[in-house]
Amino acid sequence: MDACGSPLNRSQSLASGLEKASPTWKPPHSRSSSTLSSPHSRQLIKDWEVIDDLQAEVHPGGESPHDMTTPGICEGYLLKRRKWPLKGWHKRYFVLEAGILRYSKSQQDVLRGRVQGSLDVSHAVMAVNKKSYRIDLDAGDILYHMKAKSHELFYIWVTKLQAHRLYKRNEAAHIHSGLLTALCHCAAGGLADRNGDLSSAGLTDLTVAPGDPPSGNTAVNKKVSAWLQQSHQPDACAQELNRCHLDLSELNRLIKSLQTLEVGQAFTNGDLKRIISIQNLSLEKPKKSKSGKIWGHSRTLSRVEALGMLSSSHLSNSSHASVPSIPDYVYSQLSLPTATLSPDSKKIQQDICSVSMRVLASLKSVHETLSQERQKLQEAWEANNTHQSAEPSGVSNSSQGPPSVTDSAAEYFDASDDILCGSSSEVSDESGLSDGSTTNSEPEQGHVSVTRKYRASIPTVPVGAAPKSTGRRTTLPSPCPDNSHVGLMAILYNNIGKDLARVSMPAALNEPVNLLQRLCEELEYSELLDTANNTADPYQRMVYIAAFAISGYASATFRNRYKPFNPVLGETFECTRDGFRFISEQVCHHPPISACHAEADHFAFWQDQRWKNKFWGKSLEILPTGMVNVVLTRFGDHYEWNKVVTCIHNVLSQQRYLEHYGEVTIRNLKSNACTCKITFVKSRYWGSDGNKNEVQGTVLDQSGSIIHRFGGLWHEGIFCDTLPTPKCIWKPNPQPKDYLLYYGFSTFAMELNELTPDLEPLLPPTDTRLRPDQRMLEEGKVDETDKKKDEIEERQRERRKELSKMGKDHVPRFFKKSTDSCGRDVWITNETYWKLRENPGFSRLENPQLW
Ligand SMILES: CC(C)CCC[C@@H](C)[C@H]1CC[C@H]2[C@@H]3CC=C4C[C@@H](O)CC[C@]4(C)[C@H]3CC[C@]12C
Repeated sequence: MDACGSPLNRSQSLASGLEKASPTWKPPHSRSSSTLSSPHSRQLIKDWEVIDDLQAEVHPGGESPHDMTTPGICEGYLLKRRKWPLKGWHKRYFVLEAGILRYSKSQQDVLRGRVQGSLDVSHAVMAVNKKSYRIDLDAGDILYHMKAKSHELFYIWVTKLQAHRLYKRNEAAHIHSGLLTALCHCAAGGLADRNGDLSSAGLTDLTVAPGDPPSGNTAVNKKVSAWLQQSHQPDACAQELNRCHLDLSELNRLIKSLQTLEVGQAFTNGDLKRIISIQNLSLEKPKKSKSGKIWGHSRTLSRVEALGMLSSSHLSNSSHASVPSIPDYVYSQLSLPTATLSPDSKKIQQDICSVSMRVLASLKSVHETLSQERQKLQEAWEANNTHQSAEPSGVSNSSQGPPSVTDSAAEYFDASDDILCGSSSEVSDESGLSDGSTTNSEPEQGHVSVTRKYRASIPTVPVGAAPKSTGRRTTLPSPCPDNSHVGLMAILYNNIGKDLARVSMPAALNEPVNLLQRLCEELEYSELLDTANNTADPYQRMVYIAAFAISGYASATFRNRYKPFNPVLGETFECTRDGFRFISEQVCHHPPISACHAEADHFAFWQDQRWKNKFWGKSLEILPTGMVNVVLTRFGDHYEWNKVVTCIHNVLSQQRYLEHYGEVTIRNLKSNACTCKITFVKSRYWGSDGNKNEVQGTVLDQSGSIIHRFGGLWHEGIFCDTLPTPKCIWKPNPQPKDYLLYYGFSTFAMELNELTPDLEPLLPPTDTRLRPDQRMLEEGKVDETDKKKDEIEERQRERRKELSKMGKDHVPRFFKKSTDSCGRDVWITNETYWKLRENPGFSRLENPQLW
């Protein structure tokens, strides 16, 4: 997997990059400092440098003249890392124009306007490796890994990319100041003037007065204008936008007065240091707290600096460098503490805040209206399309036997035959990352079409009724804390290369379930395994197993703001419900491994969860390495599958969201009659939900022919069209009321940490439900949680020290090490938990005291 370099460590190695700077070329603005590299980072990766050229020409207040000359277009072939096979590269034609990097398969495709992906280079973290001619761009949503063929090409591209990044940045600044100026004029000129401005900009054409005749005479035009006439929403939108306009002028005025008040008081380095320390970024080696813990661990800000985040001149006492030259993402983490402001400024700031909220509310309402209108249009368009198209090919296909391998899933679901997708033979069998392209040799339109069909099918399919009431709690004792103020940058950058599971974070970032409990969440839809066990046909059975494998990812939908607690070594969790009983245990600390086992009448389920992290600057990828296992009682089938990559996009900002991508292969170790491939499609376009969260799968027979196809969205449901009765085979349960106030938990998740009186005496004291810090967080006592968590972690460290003094290894209590059919190390149950629980009962046994 790491053949192509280690992104996490890439950032760490900036300093070493400089030390070994090639005499031939050094990026002009690369941030690197020879004093800052640790021997560790030097060892881990060499040669990667993060380019922070963006700060070079960003001038405070926009006074300095920006060079607004558009840099020349740069185009040509580069190698681009393939999506799934991390190893492979393919040749792609790239065009860099006006700060936007686009790519296509070939130059001809560019001419035909067939673009496969595009990225705004000014928004990306850019890292280069001059030895291997590699250029990585991480824009948070999109990640490109590119490679030039020669040193010359590499040099040209890097130089051009830098020029375009600066250009785009300056352009944005220019537009921004232009907008402000325009707003000033607007405020002076009043509403009438503004309308004049709009019409002179040609915008009046967009509004159709109720009595006006439609501008064109085609049927479509008539429909659209009829629709526009019916719809009063656009008017409301226009009004809302006018309001917004006024508010923006007001904002502009407020900002100006704030600037006047604070003139000459731009941040000094002293301010910056203060802000940084408030945000838990440390400038000096932090002193150890009593418990020995420091948020973000004991690295220094100079590490961040070494990562290209801050230049040393910003921090040196002699320099008066001002904040605006610090890259945006640092700003986003560093907000001016109100304590340093004068009362007048404070008042203005509050006003700014409330006007901003109004603007936000207006824009939200406009957005909502427009989304509704778009939906209406889309429905109208779809209705039109369905009307015109022939019978869905899926229906005819299934009556004529299984579809052929070369049919793409998209074609299958889509009636139109002009949509072409790559054959599934092009789909690699490796999961991995991670660029703007998609899997099946970058299929086009078709994916969106599958999703639409799936969505259209949902209302007619009566599945996914509200979960049966379990008589258990449906909410938590206390709502989740707001954690938007916690500076994540320092924590993440200071823990680069570490497993996220081992990084201790402030309690405000935690959710009151831990990773052992999250493992149990993968069983929320275990009824799919019951159905599989009751399905005689092996291919159909596989469809249900696949649906189960996908359903395990659904809980991630609303869960990107908080991190599960890290279990301590030896911590356990049990859960009995819906006919299964589940146990999990933290079996290893380094690397962290959580093992679990569930058994029911119809199935057994087990896995040990471990993963690697890759941090690319804006996104964090989680690459699980363990396999999931299911055995069905009736048939003795033993299914085994891998997990896909989970990416936390924009991990440092509040725009964070999760995406799963990669390919899952399900094998039945008892028989090779049938296998299943599931692709979690990587979303192609930023902000578009066209193919967001899309999943496609096929069940193949021994000869590789496709027997079943299914598709849908991992957060919304899966539809299988090739079953005797085409149907929705899985749909997530509806979320409980006010779920956003409660960490985005599902009803299932709410119940996990519930401690009922009947259960308490039966649990071993190592059970997560008895863990005091997690309980405190659940009750909303965040500060107390922090203290308790410190204590528990410290106790764990002490136990480890003692063990290693005695030269002993930790021995898990309920799991044992074994090897699977492929010779991989796995942790499986030692079958003692439930026996001991029953007899003599944990209260009569000697148990480890973990807290
Ligand atoms: C910095 C903090 C606040 C960001 C939040 C991090 C959260 C979203 C991260 C931390 C650990 C992550 C989990 C780690 C491991 C897995 C197993 C994988 O097979 C599915 C995703 C899943 C379940 C991850 C989901 C996202 C996750 C919960």
